[in-house]
Amino acid sequence: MFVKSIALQHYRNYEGLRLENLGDVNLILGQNAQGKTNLVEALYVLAMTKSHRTSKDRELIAFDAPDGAAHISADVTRKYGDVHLEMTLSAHGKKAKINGLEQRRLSEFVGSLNVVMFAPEDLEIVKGTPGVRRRFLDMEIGQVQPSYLYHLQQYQKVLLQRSNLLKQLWNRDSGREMLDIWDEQLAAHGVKIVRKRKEFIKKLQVWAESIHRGITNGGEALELLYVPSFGSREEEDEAVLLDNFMLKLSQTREQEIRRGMTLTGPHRDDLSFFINGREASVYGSQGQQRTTALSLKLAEIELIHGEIGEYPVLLLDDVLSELDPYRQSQLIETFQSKVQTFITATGVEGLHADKLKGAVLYRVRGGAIESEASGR
Ligand SMILES: Nc1ncnc2c1ncn2[C@@H]1O[C@H](COP(=O)(O)OP(=O)(O)OP(=O)(O)O)[C@@H](O)[C@H]1O
Repeated sequence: MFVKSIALQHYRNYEGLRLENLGDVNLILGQNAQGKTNLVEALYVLAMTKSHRTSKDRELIAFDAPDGAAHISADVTRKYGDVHLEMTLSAHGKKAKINGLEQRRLSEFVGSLNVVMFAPEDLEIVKGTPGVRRRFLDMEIGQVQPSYLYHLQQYQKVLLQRSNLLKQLWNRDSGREMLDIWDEQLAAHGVKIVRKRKEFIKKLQVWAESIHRGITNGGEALELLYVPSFGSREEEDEAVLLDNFMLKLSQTREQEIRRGMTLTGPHRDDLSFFINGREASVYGSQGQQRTTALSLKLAEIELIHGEIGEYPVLLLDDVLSELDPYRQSQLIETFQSKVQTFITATGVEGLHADKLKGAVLYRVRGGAIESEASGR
């Protein structure tokens, strides 16, 4: 897919911006704090309906937005035709339109534009907390499978109700029958989530393993493993998963009531990465962890292509100049000629100059952008 144009209004430090004739490779250059990340973030928000760096939508609205709202829109060419996507963020929530038609649910809008973002904070997917990895799984599966988002939302609702009930039950006996009802609903949505996550990881593993071998000249075998809070790692049969989940809930019920929280389910699961059989978060060097994150992102590009039949848009925020020349060329070769790419950097130093020939160059200063044809 290809983003032909993008327009922002009162988004972060952009009062108003319209970029037409975007290129296959778009190089966004500017000094610190000028609005480079804000621009690629806006594309990410249009794709995912959420920012990659904050969960607070109000931060995305310009401080002085007159109507208290931020607007993002883009014209996107997809294999089935062109679409005009619009998103409005305000204190009242988010609204999204496809070709002028407002979508009833945001989950139906997700997937209209597909992106893969690679940013410095992605290192946290490898070495950060399980919550970061769960978010990675949820965002990435959600953008290719809308039904995943549905189950996730339902699961979170039930989880909240169930946890509230658990807190009330520690000093009273009545109401336990209600817990049985929540258990069933929790497990029904929970197993769908776990099954889809396992499926996703299996597919991602195939790509990530071979990409990682390529980047490390065959020296490193990367393995992705799902770490479930119930049942076995490999189990994918829904009926068996359901039995496993219900069994674990019954076994831990007293403990859950004592602690007032749900201890089993996809909200407690994790994903781990192994390099040559050793856990990357524990034994991996900073460089190995960075390469693992890069392999994952490149694998995602291929996985999305496999799922939807077209390549997503790649957003490289401040990461290209961080990579050594070999990894840079691996990355550039992956996207060249098939993946539209947006690259942000403070300058051209450290960038693989000849590989970026033909890129459209944008200079960002204080929320304003000038474009120039690149001679690089
Ligand atoms: N809601 C907002 N309203 C107005 N300006 C904002 C808002 N949120 C952030 N900004 C401004 O956006 C600027 C930061 O932009 P951005 O994060 O895109 O920087 P950048 O060009 O990527 O810089 P760096 O190279 O340091 O990463 C800051 O000047 C910040 O004050």
